[in-house]
Amino acid sequence: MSTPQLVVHRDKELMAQAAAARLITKVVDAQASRGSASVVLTGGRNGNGLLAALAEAPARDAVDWSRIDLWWGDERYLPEGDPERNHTQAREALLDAVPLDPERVHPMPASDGAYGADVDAAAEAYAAELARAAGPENHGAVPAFDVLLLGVGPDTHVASLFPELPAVRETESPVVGVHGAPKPPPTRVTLTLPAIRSAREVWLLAAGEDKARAVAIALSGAGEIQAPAAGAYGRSRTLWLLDAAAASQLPRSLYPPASP
Ligand SMILES: O=C1O[C@H](COP(=O)(O)O)[C@@H](O)[C@H](O)[C@H]1O
Repeated sequence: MSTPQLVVHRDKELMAQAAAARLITKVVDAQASRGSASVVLTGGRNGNGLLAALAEAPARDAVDWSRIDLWWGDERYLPEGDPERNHTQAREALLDAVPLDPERVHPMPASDGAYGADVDAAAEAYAAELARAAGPENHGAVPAFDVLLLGVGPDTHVASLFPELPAVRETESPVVGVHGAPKPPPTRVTLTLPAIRSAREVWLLAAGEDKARAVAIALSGAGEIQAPAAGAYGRSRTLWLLDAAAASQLPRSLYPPASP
């Protein structure tokens, strides 16, 4: 488990731009040292803000987009192309504008696909896809993700791991179906905490005053069942990327030096 590091930016625009620059550097470094990079995308306002900032960054051309594997941390279980799907939103923000290898883009299943209404079967299928991509050198049944992005919800949820729901208690499967999520839509697919923790780096994104309480709770010793964001960490790094509003309720002792 890596100890959380916090970086606080002036506002959400700067946070998105700085996170995008950080991600470009991380991907370029991974491609230089291992030949390719593996990134897990998040949905939500901050995740899409990062992707939109990346689309605008001139340095995006430093990335070899054909040598990147893209996975998702969660998905809203809706028909393909639905505007509320995280995959659709990521395509609009960035993915349609860069020359990805379609074989290396791994969206979670849609509700009008092979598994129909059976979200648990859809989750199993995604777990199988992850297992096929995991090499023997990887820890467990998922590939060694270089960076796993998570937007933090105002209720401390990350991916589709909501407080107290069964998915956040899952210790075996890397992917599960979610029924009855408090945020619409109620049916979702999500990576579990063990899968999230297998990533080399986990970056949690939170901007805006509506996230301030969640950030303070998750970083002040809350349990992961009550505050799922508290249980999200990477093997070598856990980075909380915040704006000043989201950091505003942090205890002074946690507030990083040299912050706005
Ligand atoms: O529904 C979701 O919400 C969270 C957070 O979204 P935000 O808009 O409050 O930033 C996101 O992390 C998750 O991927 C998504 O499915």
